[in-house]
Amino acid sequence: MTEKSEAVEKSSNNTGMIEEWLRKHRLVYTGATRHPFILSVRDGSVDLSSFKRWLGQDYLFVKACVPFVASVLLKACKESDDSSDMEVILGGVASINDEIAWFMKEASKWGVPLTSIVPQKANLDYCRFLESLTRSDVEYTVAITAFWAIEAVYQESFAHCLEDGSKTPEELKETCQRWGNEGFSQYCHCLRNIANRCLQKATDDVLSKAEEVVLRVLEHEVGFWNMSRGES
Ligand SMILES: Cc1ncc(CNC=O)c(N)n1
Repeated sequence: MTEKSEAVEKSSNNTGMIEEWLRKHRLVYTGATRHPFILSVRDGSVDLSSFKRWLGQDYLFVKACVPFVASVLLKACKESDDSSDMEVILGGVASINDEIAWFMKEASKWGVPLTSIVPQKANLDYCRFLESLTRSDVEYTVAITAFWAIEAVYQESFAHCLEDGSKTPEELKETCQRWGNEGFSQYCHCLRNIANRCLQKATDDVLSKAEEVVLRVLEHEVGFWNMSRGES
């Protein structure tokens, strides 16, 4: 078995803390991954002005993710006992780098002027939350769990728009592919695997902080979709 398929394989056991939380908070999770914005992409009824608003705001969000992901990488260097975490997180850095370039290309395709976008409240709130997680007193376990949740919501949401029976408009399929593709799904599984391993060794105090952070991420994701629909 190759190293990569082994990492994917390891993550397929369904007994970790993350799976337990997903069961416990199923409705909240579904609220973030099956939001009306995503359902409207999936059934083709999405309002293009909403899509463009999402595109511009998400470009700003992804740029704000860079220091957060860098802080997760730094914590992994200092606190992780498994050197393969670094490879997975570096993969995340690479994917954010590609995303920023993709947003610029996509924005020009849709005529969205990226230089004049003003971040809206839900976006600012989410970015401020990310910034709070970069602090050095936030444990690696808490930060990597948040990172998993952030990536998993996009993966699950956009993959849903590509499933059989979806009526996603042709011109939006590339966007859905960006986060809905198999490689991104495997990367999210690797993040979940890392988070589960850390959570297994965590104290009750860190466990409750990590659970709280997952719920906050899900709330911010719902706020972000709402904002994209022009509802905030
Ligand atoms: C609001 C939001 N949440 C998660 C992601 C996916 N992670 C990085 O790209 C994203 N682009 N935007």
